Amino acid sequence: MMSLVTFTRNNALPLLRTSITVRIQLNSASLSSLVRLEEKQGYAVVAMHKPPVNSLSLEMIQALSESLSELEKNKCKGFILTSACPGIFSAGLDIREMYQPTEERLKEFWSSLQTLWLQLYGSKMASVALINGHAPAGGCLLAMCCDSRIMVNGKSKIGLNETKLGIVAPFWFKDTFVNTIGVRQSERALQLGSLFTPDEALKIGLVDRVLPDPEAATAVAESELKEFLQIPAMARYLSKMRIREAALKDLLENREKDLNTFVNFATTDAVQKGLGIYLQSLAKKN
Ligand SMILES: CCCC/C=C\CC(=O)SCCNC(=O)CCNC(=O)[C@H](O)C(C)(C)COP(=O)(O)OP(=O)(O)OC[C@H]1O[C@@H](n2cnc3c(N)ncnc32)[C@H](O)[C@@H]1OP(=O)(O)O
Repeated sequence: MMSLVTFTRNNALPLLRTSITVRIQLNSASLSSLVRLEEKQGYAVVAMHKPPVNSLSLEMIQALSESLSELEKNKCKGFILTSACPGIFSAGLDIREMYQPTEERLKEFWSSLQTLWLQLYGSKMASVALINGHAPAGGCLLAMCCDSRIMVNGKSKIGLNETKLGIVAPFWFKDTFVNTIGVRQSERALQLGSLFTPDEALKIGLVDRVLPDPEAATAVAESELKEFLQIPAMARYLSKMRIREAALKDLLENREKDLNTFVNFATTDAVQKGLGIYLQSLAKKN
C-alpha cells in the first residue's frame, strides 16, 4: 500500500520555506506519521515520531529504513537523527513485538532490524545523533550507529540494558558498543545492563558532547554534522569503514543464523516470562 512520509524542504534561495511531500512505498498507511524528514541546507533531519516513547515496532523500524533509503535516493549527504517526542530519543525495541509473538511477525521484525542496522551503521551519509531524551537498548544502538552523538543534559539515560530484561544483546549490538566505548567498558556495562547519565556517558565516550538544553544541542549537532561534511566524502566513508566493516561483514554473512538464534532465544519460556514481568512493571508505574 502506498504511504507518505512528510518531507519538508528548507530553501535559502528563494527565501521561502516550502513543504513537499515525497511518496515512498511503505508497508502500511500507519507508517505515515512515524518519521518526519526535514530537508535543510545540505543535510536532513530525521525525527522519530511514535508517541509516547518511540518504541521500535516493526512499522517504526521499516519507516526508519525507508526514510534512509529515500535520503540516499535523493543524494542527501548527511542527516541528524533525533526525536520529535519530548524527553524520549527512543525506548528501544518495542517489547510487545517480542512478547507472545507469532513466528512470522517475529522473523520479519528481527530481519527488518538487521536491515536497518546494516543501512545505518554502514551508511555513506554522515550522521549525528541528537539525543534529546532516554535512549535505552535499541535507542542506544541507533545513536551509536551515527558518526557523532550529542546529548541533552537532564534525567535521561543511555546504554544497553538488555540483561535487566533477562535478554542478551546480539553480537552486532555488542560489536557496535565495543567499537564505540572499547572492550573493557562494554564487558562491564553489557553484563550490568548499565544505563548512563549524560555526564557518565560522556566520560566513557558513549556520547561526544553534553549540552544543557535542546536548543544548544541542536546548534552543536548542526555544526558537528557540517564538520563531517567538510571532509572529502569518500575518504571519510572509507575511514569509517576501516572501523566498522568487520562487524558489518559478520552480520551480512550470518543473517540467517542470527535470525534463528534470536527467534529460538526470544521464544523460550524463561525469556517470555521475563518480558511479561518487565511489561507489567512498566504498566504498573502508570
Ligand atoms: C534477544 C533480544 C535482543 C534484544 C535487543 C534489544 C532489546 C531492546 O531494545 S528491549 C527494550 C529496552 N527498553 C527499555 O528497557 C525501556 C523501557 N521503558 C522505560 O524505561 C521507560 O518507558 C522510559 C524511561 C523510556 C520512558 O519513561 P516514561 O516517560 O515514564 O514513560 P512510561 O514508562 O510511562 O512509558 C509510556 C508507555 O510506553 C510503554 N513502553 C515504554 N517502553 C516501551 C518499550 N520498549 N516497548 C514497548 N512499550 C514501551 C510503557 O509500557 C507505557 O505504556 P502504557 O502503560 O500503555 O502507557
